[in-house]
Amino acid sequence: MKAPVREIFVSVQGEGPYVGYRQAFVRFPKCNLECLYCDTAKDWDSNKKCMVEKTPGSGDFAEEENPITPGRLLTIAERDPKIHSISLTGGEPLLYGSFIKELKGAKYPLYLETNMTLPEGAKDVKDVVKIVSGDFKLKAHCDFKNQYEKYFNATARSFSILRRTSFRDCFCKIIVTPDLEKEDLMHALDQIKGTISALVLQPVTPVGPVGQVSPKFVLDLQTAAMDVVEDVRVIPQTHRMWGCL
Ligand SMILES: C[S@@+](CC[C@H](N)C(=O)[O-])C[C@H]1O[C@@H](n2cnc3c(N)ncnc32)[C@H](O)[C@@H]1O
Ligand SMILES: Nc1nc2[nH]cc(C(=O)O)c2c(=O)[nH]1
Ligand code: SF4
Ligand SMILES: [Mg+2]
Repeated sequence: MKAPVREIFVSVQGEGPYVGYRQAFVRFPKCNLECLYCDTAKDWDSNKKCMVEKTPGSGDFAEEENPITPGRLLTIAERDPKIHSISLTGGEPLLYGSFIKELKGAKYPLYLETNMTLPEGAKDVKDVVKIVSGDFKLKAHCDFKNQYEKYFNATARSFSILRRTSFRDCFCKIIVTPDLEKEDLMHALDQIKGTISALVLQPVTPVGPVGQVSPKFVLDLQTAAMDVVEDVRVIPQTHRMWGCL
Protein backbone atom coordinates (compact mmCIF):
# COMPACT_ATOMS: atom_id res chain seq x y z
CA MET A 1 0.00 0.00 0.00
CA LYS A 2 1.43 3.43 -0.94
CA ALA A 3 0.10 7.00 -1.09
CA PRO A 4 1.26 10.27 -2.65
CA VAL A 5 2.49 12.84 -0.12
CA ARG A 6 3.02 16.48 -0.94
CA GLU A 7 5.39 17.48 1.86
CA ILE A 8 6.71 16.41 5.27
CA PHE A 9 8.11 19.06 7.61
CA VAL A 10 8.43 19.96 11.31
CA SER A 11 6.69 23.06 12.60
CA VAL A 12 4.49 24.25 15.43
CA GLN A 13 0.75 23.64 15.35
CA GLY A 14 -0.68 27.02 14.42
CA GLU A 15 -4.41 26.39 14.83
CA GLY A 16 -6.90 25.26 17.43
CA PRO A 17 -6.46 24.12 21.07
CA TYR A 18 -3.07 22.47 20.43
CA VAL A 19 -1.48 25.73 19.23
CA GLY A 20 2.22 25.76 20.03
CA TYR A 21 2.83 22.02 20.10
CA ARG A 22 5.75 20.90 17.92
CA GLN A 23 4.53 18.52 15.22
CA ALA A 24 5.72 16.67 12.17
CA PHE A 25 3.32 17.68 9.39
CA VAL A 26 2.41 15.24 6.63
CA ARG A 27 0.51 16.97 3.86
CA PHE A 28 -1.46 14.76 1.49
CA PRO A 29 -2.40 16.16 -1.95
CA LYS A 30 -5.83 16.68 -3.51
CA CYS A 31 -9.14 17.58 -1.92
CA ASN A 32 -12.82 16.79 -2.50
CA LEU A 33 -13.88 20.39 -1.75
CA GLU A 34 -12.93 23.84 -3.03
CA CYS A 35 -13.32 26.18 -0.05
CA LEU A 36 -13.40 29.79 -1.17
CA TYR A 37 -10.85 30.75 1.53
CA CYS A 38 -8.44 27.83 1.18
CA ASP A 39 -4.83 28.86 1.87
CA THR A 40 -3.35 25.66 0.47
CA ALA A 41 -2.27 25.47 -3.15
CA LYS A 42 -4.23 23.22 -5.49
CA ASP A 43 -1.43 22.77 -8.03
CA TRP A 44 -0.75 19.07 -7.69
CA ASP A 45 -0.31 16.44 -10.40
CA SER A 46 0.46 12.82 -9.64
CA ASN A 47 4.05 12.84 -10.92
CA LYS A 48 5.09 15.47 -8.38
CA LYS A 49 7.77 14.48 -5.86
CA CYS A 50 7.30 14.47 -2.10
CA MET A 51 9.18 17.42 -0.55
CA VAL A 52 10.95 16.33 2.65
CA GLU A 53 12.93 18.59 4.97
CA LYS A 54 16.61 17.57 4.88
CA THR A 55 16.72 18.08 8.65
CA PRO A 56 13.55 18.59 10.74
CA GLY A 57 12.66 22.27 11.15
CA SER A 58 15.28 23.47 8.66
CA GLY A 59 12.81 24.62 6.02
CA ASP A 60 15.32 23.19 3.51
CA PHE A 61 13.66 20.49 1.38
CA ALA A 62 14.83 17.60 -0.78
CA GLU A 63 12.79 15.51 -3.24
CA GLU A 64 11.58 12.02 -2.37
CA GLU A 65 9.92 9.64 -4.86
CA ASN A 66 6.13 9.37 -4.74
CA PRO A 67 4.05 7.44 -3.80
CA ILE A 68 5.55 6.41 -0.46
CA THR A 69 4.92 3.51 1.94
CA PRO A 70 3.53 3.86 5.50
CA GLY A 71 6.91 2.68 6.88
CA ARG A 72 8.89 5.27 4.91
CA LEU A 73 6.47 8.03 5.93
CA LEU A 74 6.88 7.16 9.62
CA THR A 75 10.69 6.88 9.33
CA ILE A 76 10.76 10.46 8.00
CA ALA A 77 8.07 11.89 10.29
CA GLU A 78 9.59 10.34 13.44
CA ARG A 79 13.13 11.68 12.92
CA ASP A 80 12.62 14.55 15.40
CA PRO A 81 12.40 13.17 18.98
CA LYS A 82 11.00 16.47 20.26
CA ILE A 83 7.66 16.34 18.45
CA HIS A 84 4.39 16.07 20.35
CA SER A 85 2.44 14.41 17.54
CA ILE A 86 2.22 13.85 13.80
CA SER A 87 -0.28 16.03 11.95
CA LEU A 88 -1.95 14.35 8.97
CA THR A 89 -3.32 17.11 6.79
CA GLY A 90 -3.69 18.20 3.17
CA GLY A 91 -5.57 18.69 0.94
CA GLU A 92 -7.95 16.22 2.47
CA PRO A 93 -6.25 13.30 4.34
CA LEU A 94 -9.44 11.21 4.55
CA LEU A 95 -9.07 10.60 0.81
CA TYR A 96 -6.30 8.23 2.02
CA GLY A 97 -8.15 6.60 4.94
CA SER A 98 -7.03 3.04 4.18
CA PHE A 99 -3.40 4.22 3.97
CA ILE A 100 -3.66 6.14 7.26
CA LYS A 101 -5.00 2.97 8.86
CA GLU A 102 -1.56 1.42 8.11
CA LEU A 103 0.12 4.08 10.32
CA LYS A 104 -1.16 2.24 13.40
CA GLY A 105 2.35 1.58 14.75
CA ALA A 106 3.33 5.27 14.88
CA LYS A 107 5.56 6.20 17.87
CA TYR A 108 3.73 9.54 18.32
CA PRO A 109 0.02 10.35 18.53
CA LEU A 110 -1.60 10.89 15.12
CA TYR A 111 -3.38 14.26 14.80
CA LEU A 112 -5.93 14.33 11.96
CA GLU A 113 -6.79 17.64 10.29
CA THR A 114 -9.87 17.00 8.18
CA ASN A 115 -12.92 18.53 6.50
CA MET A 116 -15.07 15.67 7.96
CA THR A 117 -17.02 15.13 4.72
CA LEU A 118 -15.83 11.54 4.08
CA PRO A 119 -17.41 9.20 6.68
CA GLU A 120 -15.99 6.08 5.00
CA GLY A 121 -12.50 7.50 5.48
CA ALA A 122 -13.44 8.39 9.06
CA LYS A 123 -14.33 4.74 9.70
CA ASP A 124 -10.92 3.64 8.32
CA VAL A 125 -8.95 5.88 10.70
CA LYS A 126 -11.07 5.92 13.87
CA ASP A 127 -8.87 3.39 15.73
CA VAL A 128 -5.52 4.96 14.83
CA VAL A 129 -5.94 8.74 15.26
CA LYS A 130 -5.68 10.17 18.79
CA ILE A 131 -6.61 13.78 18.05
CA VAL A 132 -9.23 14.89 15.52
CA SER A 133 -9.38 18.48 14.35
CA GLY A 134 -12.61 18.44 12.37
CA ASP A 135 -13.83 21.37 10.31
CA PHE A 136 -17.54 21.86 9.80
CA LYS A 137 -17.90 23.42 6.34
CA LEU A 138 -20.92 25.72 6.19
CA LYS A 139 -22.86 27.18 3.24
CA ALA A 140 -20.67 30.31 3.14
CA HIS A 141 -17.45 28.29 2.82
CA CYS A 142 -17.87 26.45 -0.46
CA ASP A 143 -19.97 26.23 -3.57
CA PHE A 144 -21.69 22.93 -2.70
CA LYS A 145 -23.52 22.93 -6.04
CA ASN A 146 -26.98 22.36 -4.45
CA GLN A 147 -25.67 19.41 -2.44
CA TYR A 148 -25.12 21.21 0.91
CA GLU A 149 -27.50 18.84 2.72
CA LYS A 150 -25.50 15.79 1.53
CA TYR A 151 -22.23 17.31 2.79
CA PHE A 152 -23.90 18.50 6.02
CA ASN A 153 -25.16 14.98 6.79
CA ALA A 154 -21.80 13.40 5.87
CA THR A 155 -20.07 15.80 8.26
CA ALA A 156 -22.47 15.01 11.09
CA ARG A 157 -21.86 11.29 10.43
CA SER A 158 -18.07 11.78 10.53
CA PHE A 159 -18.28 13.61 13.87
CA SER A 160 -20.33 10.73 15.24
CA ILE A 161 -17.72 8.19 14.02
CA LEU A 162 -14.73 10.22 15.28
CA ARG A 163 -16.46 11.53 18.42
CA ARG A 164 -14.38 12.27 21.49
CA THR A 165 -13.81 9.22 23.74
CA SER A 166 -11.37 8.24 26.49
CA PHE A 167 -9.03 7.18 23.63
CA ARG A 168 -9.53 10.12 21.24
CA ASP A 169 -9.92 13.88 21.47
CA CYS A 170 -12.19 15.48 18.88
CA PHE A 171 -12.79 19.20 18.50
CA CYS A 172 -14.44 21.26 15.79
CA LYS A 173 -13.03 24.27 13.95
CA ILE A 174 -15.39 26.58 12.12
CA ILE A 175 -13.80 29.23 9.94
CA VAL A 176 -15.52 32.58 10.40
CA THR A 177 -15.90 34.26 7.03
CA PRO A 178 -17.74 37.56 6.40
CA ASP A 179 -20.93 35.99 5.02
CA LEU A 180 -21.17 33.17 7.56
CA GLU A 181 -24.80 32.82 8.73
CA LYS A 182 -25.39 32.42 12.48
CA GLU A 183 -28.30 30.03 11.85
CA ASP A 184 -26.03 27.74 9.77
CA LEU A 185 -23.52 27.71 12.64
CA MET A 186 -26.21 26.87 15.21
CA HIS A 187 -27.72 24.15 12.98
CA ALA A 188 -24.28 22.52 12.73
CA LEU A 189 -23.63 22.77 16.47
CA ASP A 190 -26.98 21.15 17.24
CA GLN A 191 -25.81 18.12 15.26
CA ILE A 192 -22.35 17.69 16.81
CA LYS A 193 -22.53 19.22 20.31
CA GLY A 194 -22.28 15.86 22.08
CA THR A 195 -19.31 14.63 20.04
CA ILE A 196 -16.69 17.36 20.63
CA SER A 197 -14.50 18.60 23.49
CA ALA A 198 -14.43 22.19 22.18
CA LEU A 199 -15.43 24.47 19.35
CA VAL A 200 -12.82 26.80 17.84
CA LEU A 201 -14.06 29.83 15.93
CA GLN A 202 -11.15 30.54 13.58
CA PRO A 203 -11.33 33.99 11.99
CA VAL A 204 -10.51 33.65 8.30
CA THR A 205 -7.08 34.85 7.19
CA PRO A 206 -8.03 36.92 4.16
CA VAL A 207 -7.36 35.09 0.88
CA GLY A 208 -8.42 36.22 -2.59
CA PRO A 209 -12.05 37.47 -2.55
CA VAL A 210 -12.54 36.51 1.12
CA GLY A 211 -11.92 39.47 3.43
CA GLN A 212 -11.39 40.13 7.13
CA VAL A 213 -14.14 39.59 9.72
CA SER A 214 -14.79 42.10 12.51
CA PRO A 215 -14.15 41.19 16.18
CA LYS A 216 -17.75 42.16 16.98
CA PHE A 217 -19.05 39.65 14.41
CA VAL A 218 -16.90 36.85 15.86
CA LEU A 219 -17.75 37.69 19.49
CA ASP A 220 -21.46 37.70 18.61
CA LEU A 221 -21.11 34.19 17.12
CA GLN A 222 -19.22 33.07 20.23
CA THR A 223 -22.03 34.32 22.47
CA ALA A 224 -24.58 32.27 20.53
CA ALA A 225 -22.36 29.17 20.27
CA MET A 226 -21.77 29.12 24.05
CA ASP A 227 -25.47 28.44 24.56
CA VAL A 228 -24.83 25.03 22.95
CA VAL A 229 -21.15 24.17 23.50
CA GLU A 230 -19.44 24.87 26.82
CA ASP A 231 -15.89 25.42 25.54
CA VAL A 232 -15.89 27.90 22.62
CA ARG A 233 -12.60 29.63 21.87
CA VAL A 234 -11.64 32.22 19.25
CA ILE A 235 -8.19 31.31 17.89
CA PRO A 236 -6.75 32.71 14.63
CA GLN A 237 -4.10 31.03 12.49
CA THR A 238 -1.03 31.83 14.58
CA HIS A 239 1.66 30.30 12.35
CA ARG A 240 0.88 32.97 9.77
CA MET A 241 1.76 35.63 12.38
CA TRP A 242 5.38 34.58 12.79
CA GLY A 243 5.96 33.08 9.39
CA CYS A 244 6.50 29.44 10.29
CA LEU A 245 5.37 26.72 7.87
C1 LIG B 1 -5.76 23.54 4.57
S1 LIG B 1 -6.93 22.70 5.56
C2 LIG B 1 -6.48 21.00 5.31
C3 LIG B 1 -7.31 20.02 6.11
C4 LIG B 1 -8.77 19.85 5.66
N1 LIG B 1 -8.89 19.82 4.22
C5 LIG B 1 -9.68 20.92 6.25
O1 LIG B 1 -10.14 21.79 5.50
O2 LIG B 1 -9.92 20.86 7.48
C6 LIG B 1 -6.32 22.96 7.23
C7 LIG B 1 -7.06 24.03 8.04
O3 LIG B 1 -6.77 25.34 7.51
C8 LIG B 1 -7.97 26.09 7.53
N2 LIG B 1 -7.82 27.18 6.59
C9 LIG B 1 -7.54 27.08 5.27
N3 LIG B 1 -7.46 28.31 4.72
C10 LIG B 1 -7.71 29.22 5.72
C11 LIG B 1 -7.78 30.64 5.80
N4 LIG B 1 -7.61 31.40 4.70
N5 LIG B 1 -8.05 31.21 7.00
C12 LIG B 1 -8.24 30.46 8.11
N6 LIG B 1 -8.20 29.09 8.11
C13 LIG B 1 -7.93 28.49 6.92
C14 LIG B 1 -9.01 25.06 7.14
O4 LIG B 1 -10.32 25.51 7.42
C15 LIG B 1 -8.60 23.90 8.01
O5 LIG B 1 -9.09 24.06 9.33
N1 LIG C 1 2.02 25.62 11.47
C1 LIG C 1 0.96 25.12 10.83
N2 LIG C 1 -0.16 24.79 11.54
C2 LIG C 1 -1.20 24.25 10.86
N3 LIG C 1 -2.42 23.82 11.34
C3 LIG C 1 -3.15 23.34 10.33
C4 LIG C 1 -2.42 23.44 9.16
C5 LIG C 1 -2.84 22.86 7.87
O1 LIG C 1 -2.51 23.37 6.78
O2 LIG C 1 -3.47 21.78 7.95
C6 LIG C 1 -1.19 24.04 9.48
C7 LIG C 1 -0.03 24.46 8.74
O3 LIG C 1 0.01 24.41 7.49
N4 LIG C 1 1.00 24.96 9.47
S1 SF4 D 1 -11.36 21.18 2.58
FE1 SF4 D 1 -9.42 21.94 3.42
S2 SF4 D 1 -7.87 21.58 1.81
FE2 SF4 D 1 -9.89 21.28 0.88
S3 SF4 D 1 -10.35 23.28 -0.05
FE3 SF4 D 1 -11.25 23.31 2.02
S4 SF4 D 1 -9.69 24.19 3.35
FE4 SF4 D 1 -8.68 23.61 1.43
MG1 LIG E 1 -1.79 25.25 6.44
